[in-house]
Amino acid sequence: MSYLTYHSDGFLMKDHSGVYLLSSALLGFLVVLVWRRTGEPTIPIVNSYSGDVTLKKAQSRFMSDARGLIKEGIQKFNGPFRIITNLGSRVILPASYTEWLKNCPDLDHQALVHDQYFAAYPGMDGQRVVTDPRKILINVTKTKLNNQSSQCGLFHEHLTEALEEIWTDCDEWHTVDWSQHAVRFIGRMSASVFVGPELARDPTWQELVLTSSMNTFMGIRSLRALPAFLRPLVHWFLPELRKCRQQVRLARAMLQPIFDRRRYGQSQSIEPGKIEKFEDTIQWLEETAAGRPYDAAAAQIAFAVSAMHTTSELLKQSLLDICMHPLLIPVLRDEAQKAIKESGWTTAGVFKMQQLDSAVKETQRLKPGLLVNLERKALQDVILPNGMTIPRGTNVAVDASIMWDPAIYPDPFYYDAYRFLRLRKSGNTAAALASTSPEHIAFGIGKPICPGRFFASNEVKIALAKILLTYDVRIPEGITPKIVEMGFEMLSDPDAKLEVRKRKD
Ligand code: HEM
Repeated sequence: MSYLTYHSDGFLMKDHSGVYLLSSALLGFLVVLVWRRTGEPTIPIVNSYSGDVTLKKAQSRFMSDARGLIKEGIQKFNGPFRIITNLGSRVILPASYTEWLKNCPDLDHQALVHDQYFAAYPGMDGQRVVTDPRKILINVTKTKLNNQSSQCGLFHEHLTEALEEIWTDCDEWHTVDWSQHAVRFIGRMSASVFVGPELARDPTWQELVLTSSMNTFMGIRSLRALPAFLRPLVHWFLPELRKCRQQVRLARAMLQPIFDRRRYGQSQSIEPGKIEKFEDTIQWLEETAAGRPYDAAAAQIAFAVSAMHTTSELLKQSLLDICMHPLLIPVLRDEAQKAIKESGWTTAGVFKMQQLDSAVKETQRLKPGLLVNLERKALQDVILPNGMTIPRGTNVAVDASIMWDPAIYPDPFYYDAYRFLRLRKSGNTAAALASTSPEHIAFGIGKPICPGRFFASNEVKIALAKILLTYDVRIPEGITPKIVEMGFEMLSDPDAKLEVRKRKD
């Protein structure tokens, strides 16, 4: 808009002030809009570098030194700050916000998983099931999986078979690929409950379970490496995503005959009471869905992805820590032997292994899966406890370094396998492995707290007790396993080897 006006110097000129006024207002509006969308001006960035227009430097520092960035952010800003990651910017909240976050209804875990783990993409069907608002899989995990009495017996039976196959009866010291084998042991034990003994023993299914979680994580990493605008097209051509789509098809093909057999068996039963009952997630998903449509194959991929990487990482690192403190081994053996003698390979038996519980929790404290946890997405604009606002759509996470805070854990970087046992004996109810607290958030906290934590704890404890009772185990001389950090991820040594020999009875 412009209009003619008579200027004081006598010339008739065009007056553009309205245009300027309107443009400024529009610009201001856009600035506010962008600010509201990203929260950028209000929350400081720790890895912002002048001239780093493409954010390459910021992302490279994030990938190589996220721990250093978090430390720097805490020291510099003494409150929330942002880190530019390879997937946009992430607001890091101080640990003192944990209780507040737990009770904030507008910060959601599932929305974050849906976006950051690409649940909408074909091949990522497992993530779609985990983030399904009907929560069929989550309810199965909470109500059925955690109440299964035969679980520990099944874990033990399948691990025994896997150990015989993979580590054999050889009573001479020999080197094993611990990094690979821990994943296989967890895959086999988990499958015994997820899909029942028949499929758990099937080598094709075992391979599918192992590769599906690996391919999914590789697929997520390769999608993250792409600029957002390319993802909707390029995902079709990424080899990792192609593998993910293939594995969903394979899972479907392998589960179908089982469904057919079970349904046929039920339709043939004349007496309803005589219907064969199966104690696995195939059955429980069917019961919990109660006629609602759901994707049974994707649900199995979801179980594998949720359980495999996280649990095998915990098993891997726990045994490495135990081997690095060999005086612990006879103590843990004695405890396990006594517990099994009294209660067998049952939940009660595993509960009695409290020294082992403490050792595993200490490993998890020193090496949780991530340097930050409690990842949430803001469903609305949210006012933080310090008065700052984060706009709708912002992704947040809580700094996990409270787990290494000397005020809470004296000598925090020292592996003290007795630490949580002492706390437990002093009446601290959060000191058990499957418990969480604002000071130990490896299994999360609040509504989305990991529903598989009891399952994972039993599994890891049984694996460690069985291995220690059956084998002598040591780290090859001259080798110190290293923890690898990549972005927020903390991974146990991917090349970890062990030397083992079957113990004489
Ligand atoms: C050591 C092993 C495991 C670790 C460290 C772990 C850790 C976590 C964490 C940190 C969360 C998010 C919690 C939050 O943000 O507050 C989570 C959620 C979840 N976990 Fe686990 N997990 C493990 C094993 C398992 C297993 C074995 C299963 C399944 C049997 C499982 C199923 C799930 C599911 C379904 C969710 C999503 C819950 C929701 O969105 O409400 N996890 N886990």
